[in-house]
Amino acid sequence: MTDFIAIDGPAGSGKSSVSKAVARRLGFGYLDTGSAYRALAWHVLDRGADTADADAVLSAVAEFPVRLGLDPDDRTVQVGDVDVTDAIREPSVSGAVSGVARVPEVREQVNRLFRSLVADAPYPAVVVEGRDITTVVAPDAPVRILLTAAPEVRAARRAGELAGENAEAVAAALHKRDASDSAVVDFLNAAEGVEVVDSTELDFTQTIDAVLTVIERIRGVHHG
Ligand SMILES: Nc1ncnc2c1ncn2[C@@H]1O[C@H](COP(=O)(O)OP(=O)(O)O)[C@@H](O)[C@H]1O
Ligand SMILES: Nc1ccn([C@@H]2O[C@H](COP(=O)(O)OP(=O)(O)O)[C@@H](O)[C@H]2O)c(=O)n1
Repeated sequence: MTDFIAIDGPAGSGKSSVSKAVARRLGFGYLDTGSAYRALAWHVLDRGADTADADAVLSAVAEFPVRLGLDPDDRTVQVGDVDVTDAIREPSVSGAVSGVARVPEVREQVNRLFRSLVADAPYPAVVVEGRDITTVVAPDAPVRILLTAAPEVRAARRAGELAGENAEAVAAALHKRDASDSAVVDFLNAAEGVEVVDSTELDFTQTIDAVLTVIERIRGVHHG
């Protein structure tokens, strides 16, 4: 059985970049669950529908041929034959994604996909990151981590990635998305048994090491 290494946290806390680096280091797979929600939001918008309309979202998810891989060095996401890897990071998709994520049937469908991808994975473990992995998708995972950072630090990191976008607008959009998302699942407080890694005062390498240390302690593997 492939193990889940479950990592949750708010936007810009470092989940994707840190999880990917940890997976590479340990020879594990990597699953970015947010990319499935983003791909669905892209799909709804591509159909000319409104992501705030739950019925439109439900009809889009009924025909949602998403393709996600587990290779930490390949973050390609496809919907049917369309490569949406870059399009799903656009502010228009970020602004719409919370609408699809709050529909319970959507969550159930993508969670089934995540569990089957991990079950069939050609890796001893998969680092799975998102918002509800430690609590809903894999509450029995041997390793469960909440990766946090202060809101202003997260906003600055995300603004640094979106060069050309106005930093204040990026921060406002990120906080708005966190507020909508946290009404659906709680990823700001650690559930019982979940380890907190706060990266506010840590640089990228120190954050990777902090996560590796938690995994090492629980799984007894050593990263040297
Ligand atoms: N501890 C850290 N210190 C500085 N920058 C970081 C740290 N962790 C992540 N980053 C950077 O912050 C940005 C946001 O990280 P990302 O992994 O996309 O977060 P999330 O997936 O939680 O939204 C990326 O550019 C990443 O390289
Ligand atoms: N497990 C998850 C992962 C993402 N999501 C949703 O998907 C969106 C995009 O997630 P993401 O992880 O790509 O976002 P960032 O943290 O990278 O900005 C979030 O804003 C949530 O609305 C979710 O509801 N549950």
